[in-house]
Amino acid sequence: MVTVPAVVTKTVDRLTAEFDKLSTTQKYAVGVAGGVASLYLVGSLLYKGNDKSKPSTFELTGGSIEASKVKEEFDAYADSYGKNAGEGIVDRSKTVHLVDIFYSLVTDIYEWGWGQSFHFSPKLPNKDLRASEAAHEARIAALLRLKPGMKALDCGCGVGGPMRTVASVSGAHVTGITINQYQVDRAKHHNAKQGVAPLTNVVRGDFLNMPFKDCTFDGAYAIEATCHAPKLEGVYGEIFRVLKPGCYFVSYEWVSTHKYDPKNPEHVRIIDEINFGNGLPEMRTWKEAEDAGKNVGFELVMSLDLATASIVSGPWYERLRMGKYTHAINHALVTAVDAVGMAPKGLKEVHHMLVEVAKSLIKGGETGVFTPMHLLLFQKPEATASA
Ligand SMILES: C=C(CC[C@@H](C)[C@H]1CC[C@H]2C3=CC[C@H]4[C@H](C)[C@@H](O)CC[C@]4(C)[C@H]3CC[C@]12C)C(C)C
Ligand SMILES: C[S@@+](CC[C@H](N)C(=O)[O-])C[C@H]1O[C@@H](n2cnc3c(N)ncnc32)[C@H](O)[C@@H]1O
Repeated sequence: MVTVPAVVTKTVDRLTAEFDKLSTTQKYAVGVAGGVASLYLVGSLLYKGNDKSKPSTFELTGGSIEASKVKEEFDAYADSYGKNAGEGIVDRSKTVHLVDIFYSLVTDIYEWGWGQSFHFSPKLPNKDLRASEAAHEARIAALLRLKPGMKALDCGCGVGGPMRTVASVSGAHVTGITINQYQVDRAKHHNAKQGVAPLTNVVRGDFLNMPFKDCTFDGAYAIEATCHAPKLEGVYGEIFRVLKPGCYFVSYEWVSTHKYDPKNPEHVRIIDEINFGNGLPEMRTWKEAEDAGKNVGFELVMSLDLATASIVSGPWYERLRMGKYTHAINHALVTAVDAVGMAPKGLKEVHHMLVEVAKSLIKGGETGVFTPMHLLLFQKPEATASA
């Protein structure tokens, strides 16, 4: 037998008594409001918007992780972060595996609540979010001077939102690499559906040890992805190896800015929270990122924080700030689906982590201690020993 807690029965009795006191018109209004709220809830659970490829609330999965293992994998992920300030992932040798787990846990939620491009963008005047996002991606094709017949590498390609823009605006062929098999499947599905398959390829692999021959690509880029590497030199060195001499590599890096003070506990806390909610082993400074590129042999062509480069673009974190009520509604939806046993156990906790990290990212943006878009443009010299 199910025992209903006293607090619930008391609340129901009180509400019924209050409802009885209402006039017929008021009762009618309450009925209509209740009906509209229920329709809104059911609609939100099923709604996919214009994008029919996007999962509905009922379709959220744990990516490549079996539904029964989601909770256990999330707990293991959470436990891998140290409790000390500034510690990040304690055992850095496990980073790549943990990042793979992280993306199985979040990929459906990202597509459901954000879209197919897993990055931020400055909001351009008189342009909506999608146009601003596409412009941020198209800048890459321009900086790499891509054109038809060329081969580009998308290092950490997610489900391929940027790859589809870069290939379609430039006509170049783009190969994406991601550590997560579920993302490979999603990216291929979208590429085929959007008619971009002939200009793209997606492979599962570790960007620290890529399955490509030396000097394969005419250009390479990484959008908000190399921050996951246990050591930046590891991934930059691999990109250097697979690029042809004279070609360019551009990255939008997640870094702490010159405003970050490692002695300020509030700054350290914000960065720790960002690391935890985004699968980062640690946060690098913009200077460390510049140096990592130079250390592997690149020449630095441009270094610029796009978050502050323009005084007319809107802040990258505005989309998160505007979405904070949606995040709360989304959490109610995920909680509801979890309660009726239609979401993998543990997905509610993953969603909670994202609700929290959204707040930390906003704090990182408002204080200016963090940027997800420090642009670094590197060139592989024409003549190198390994070329
Ligand atoms: C580059 C990375 C990912 C950047 C962003 C794409 C994601 C960072 C935080 C994510 C989100 C936060 C809140 C979620 C919300 C609670 C949920 O209901 C819907 C999805 C979110 C909006 C989600 C979407 C993607 C992010 C903005 C990292 C990982 C290096
Ligand atoms: C935040 S997502 C960005 C995805 C994509 N660049 C975009 O903007 O939509 C980071 C990506 O880096 C990939 N990644 C992280 N570590 C990786 C590794 N060691 N090898 C390959 N891909 C990795 C993740 O799988 C994910 O696809």
